[in-house]
Amino acid sequence: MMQCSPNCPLFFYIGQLDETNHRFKYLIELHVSSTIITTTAAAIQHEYGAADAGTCRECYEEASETEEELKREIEELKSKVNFLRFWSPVDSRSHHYHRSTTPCFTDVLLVAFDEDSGKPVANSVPVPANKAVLTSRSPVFRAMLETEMEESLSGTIKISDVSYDALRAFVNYLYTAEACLDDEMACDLLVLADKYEVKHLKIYCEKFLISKLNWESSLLSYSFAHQHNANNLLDASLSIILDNMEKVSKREEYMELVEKDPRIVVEIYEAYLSKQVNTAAAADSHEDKSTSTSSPFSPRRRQPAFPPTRASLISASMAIKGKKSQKKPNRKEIVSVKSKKKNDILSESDMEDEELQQQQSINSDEGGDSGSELSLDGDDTYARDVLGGNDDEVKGSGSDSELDSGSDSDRDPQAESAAIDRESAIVQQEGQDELQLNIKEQPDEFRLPTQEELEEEARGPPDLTGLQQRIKEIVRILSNFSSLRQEGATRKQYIEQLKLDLGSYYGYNEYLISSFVEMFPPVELMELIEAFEKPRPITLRTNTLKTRRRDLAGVLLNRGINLDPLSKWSKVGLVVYDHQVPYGATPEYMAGHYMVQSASSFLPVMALAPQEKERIVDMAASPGGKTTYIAALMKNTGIIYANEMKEKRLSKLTSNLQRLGVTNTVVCSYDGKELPKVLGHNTADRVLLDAPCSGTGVISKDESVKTSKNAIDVQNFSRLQKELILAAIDMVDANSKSGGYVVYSTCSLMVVENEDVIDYALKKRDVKLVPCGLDFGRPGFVRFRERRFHPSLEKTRRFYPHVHNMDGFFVAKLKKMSNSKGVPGTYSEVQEEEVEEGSEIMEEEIPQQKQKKEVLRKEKKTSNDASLKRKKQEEKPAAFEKRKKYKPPPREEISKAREEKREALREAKKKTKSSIKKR
Ligand SMILES: C[S@@+](CC[C@H](N)C(=O)[O-])C[C@H]1O[C@@H](n2cnc3c(N)ncnc32)[C@H](O)[C@@H]1O
Repeated sequence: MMQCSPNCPLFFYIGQLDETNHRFKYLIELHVSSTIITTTAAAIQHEYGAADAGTCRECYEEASETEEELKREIEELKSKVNFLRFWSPVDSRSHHYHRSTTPCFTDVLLVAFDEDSGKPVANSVPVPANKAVLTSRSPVFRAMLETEMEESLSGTIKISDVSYDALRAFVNYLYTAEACLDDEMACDLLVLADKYEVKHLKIYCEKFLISKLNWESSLLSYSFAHQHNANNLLDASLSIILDNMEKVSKREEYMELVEKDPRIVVEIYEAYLSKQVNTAAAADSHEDKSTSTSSPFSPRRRQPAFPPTRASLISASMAIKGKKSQKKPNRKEIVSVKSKKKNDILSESDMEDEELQQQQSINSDEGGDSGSELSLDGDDTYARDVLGGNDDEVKGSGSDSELDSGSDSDRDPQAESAAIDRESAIVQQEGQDELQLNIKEQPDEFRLPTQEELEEEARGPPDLTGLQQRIKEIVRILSNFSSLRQEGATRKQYIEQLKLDLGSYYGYNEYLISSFVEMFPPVELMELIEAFEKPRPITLRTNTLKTRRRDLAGVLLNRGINLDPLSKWSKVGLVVYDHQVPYGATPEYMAGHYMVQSASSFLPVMALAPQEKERIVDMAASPGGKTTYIAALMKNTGIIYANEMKEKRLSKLTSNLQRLGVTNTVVCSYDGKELPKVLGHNTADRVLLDAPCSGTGVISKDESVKTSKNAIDVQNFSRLQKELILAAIDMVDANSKSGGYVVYSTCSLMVVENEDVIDYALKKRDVKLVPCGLDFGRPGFVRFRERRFHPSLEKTRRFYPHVHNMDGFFVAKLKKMSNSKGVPGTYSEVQEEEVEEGSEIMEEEIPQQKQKKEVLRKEKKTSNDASLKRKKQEEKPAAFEKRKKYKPPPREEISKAREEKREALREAKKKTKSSIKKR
């Protein structure tokens, strides 16, 4: 049976519906309404034109059917359509009228139910459906219908808070995986999708709503998303809110939200603050590089466009306390805002929801003024904000009293009962107490713990909340050190404390945390570490030797694996959102239609860009994710040597090659360093060296790395990698017509395993770096602390979990320039001048590290001197030109400047001494 993609208008899928319940052996799913199918089916009978055939033609061609077979199939299809029309829920209104006269195979009714009246929604009729379909689409329906619940006994499911049209559209979606959306329908269906856990529909609606988002609707969308756990919509709305905070905070809905759902306001504000801090930190690190003293992010400049006043926060805090069962804005409100009919919002929601109406009136009576105060107070200085404020300000600020007096004076004594007064007084008191408590608990000025305090801490169990708070504070201070630091405290002290705290809180060893601290500014460091705490998205790579991505996606979606194309940069990747079946055990997986493979590991193969009929070596191949991708790109032509040194890892490699139908690969097992002897020098068109490494980019997958890798391990990996890369280069034929490339990659973030290895190869062989052909990723380091690498290292690419939402990865692509071994003519040496200053956040180094580096430095200097001498004789004029560009100031100048400084110091000392003597 032909099986088309879900995008295909003729899509239908025949499969076993419910393995546990064999009432229906097969279910024919109509992808579109029966009318459309009939029309399409008729259209199919004509000759396929290039313009209108589209997917059907491809599906048709793929199935390699003859015209006769197709016609027969169309006839069959037509008869199925006629058959299905009898019971199609899509046509339920007319179906309902004929219900008594036509056969009906449905076994459950869905009723749009009005909870208030206890009756079905006016002008609605029950929508018939099949239990089997509902249970296969929704775990909630499954629970209802497969257990002895009222719904399964009565065969009727009452669905409240839904319009009849939305219910029909919902059922239609369950059958066809299609929905025709407008703003309102998207909201309605999202509510239902959330309630009945139809995840793909929810994502679909979210995508639609996100596409319609604008700053005016962002707040209500955010609130709506909150209510219905729509995380994608939530993120998108929040991002728009944050970009338009000033305008958004002046909107009526904002004021209402402060009253109705202050938690949301607090959440938005927290996100806003965090964004401010991040922006400031980024700007600070940029600023630090210049000598300017006036920072645009001094506390004054950092004042947010919309600082919530103490009054608003107290009001929010009290509202949180006092909130009973206030309803959040509903979908109708969002729709109204989208149509920019602000006035309609209230009336519509008022009409719709009495409870909300009452609540709003109470709120406007009690807190109306606080709402307007909030906007007036928008001009308050940041010092009045909760972050910059102090106890005195809290007590003395007019906000509290204004709030109270404002609300009192506005109250209508007739309207409020004494009970409400009492309750409100208690709530206010509680709110104030809580605020005071919080203020007392949080000292205004952060100070580093003393040695005694640290010892005391070490005696007790770890105080995670305290640690977290201290980490935040240190990061904040380091991001604007000159303004925020504690008097007399050095940056090094903060860094040392930060390392200790990060180590204890996140469980890293000292070496690893120090390495990351050296690599990233504080705010980014936190982002990286936090990103390591979360898993990366699950990604699949379509095996194009066996299937096409859209076909695979269609099949997997039908199996309950929610997915989407991975990204613009990959034509074969899919990202899995969630799955009701194990994605590593589907029939398609077994049949080798895809590989479960992290997004980052696509990149080296894309950089390698293997061509058909080439001779390619994959030096470290198991488990074969990259080998099988190379084979697919080569369409199983040419030859791949897939090498894996460790014997016990060979079976995984071979079984993957077999599963994915790879036939152009020879598996071998040698130490990669020996491979040139085995496979020959200058014989391969391309070599991939996906090197064994410390794995410091994949901590989210393997937490043990946090503690298991130390400086010695990393140095050992670096040594091995350097040997392997030379072997890789030696195998490549510089005269290859199509290739001559080596791609080097690691899943490590360590500079010694990445830039250092490439720099070494550039010095040892006649190779040059070329662009990786990946239009994203950060350039590799050209300088790192005291190290200086060849300027072309900027062509390498670094990928980070917190930036690219994929595992940490490094990719470099080298072109072999000549087959002559030995010293390259193209390496333009950049002197590895020692730098006086440390990294941005390290002022001084711990003695141990200093010592180690001193040894390394000496070693390096000796080898560099020798290699420099050699290269000086060989360098071509062009390379010399380049070198000039990057040359630091001459040593003479530096020593002269130093000498002058020393002289000045001596003079100053002399003067001081003589003045002391005089006294
Ligand atoms: C990063 S993994 C390779 C992953 C693989 N390229 C993939 O995409 O599925 C590195 C592999 O190198 C192997 N290996 C370690 N030392 C080696 C050596 N000296 N020569 C060749 N392979 C080695 C390890 O056993 C490991 O399987």
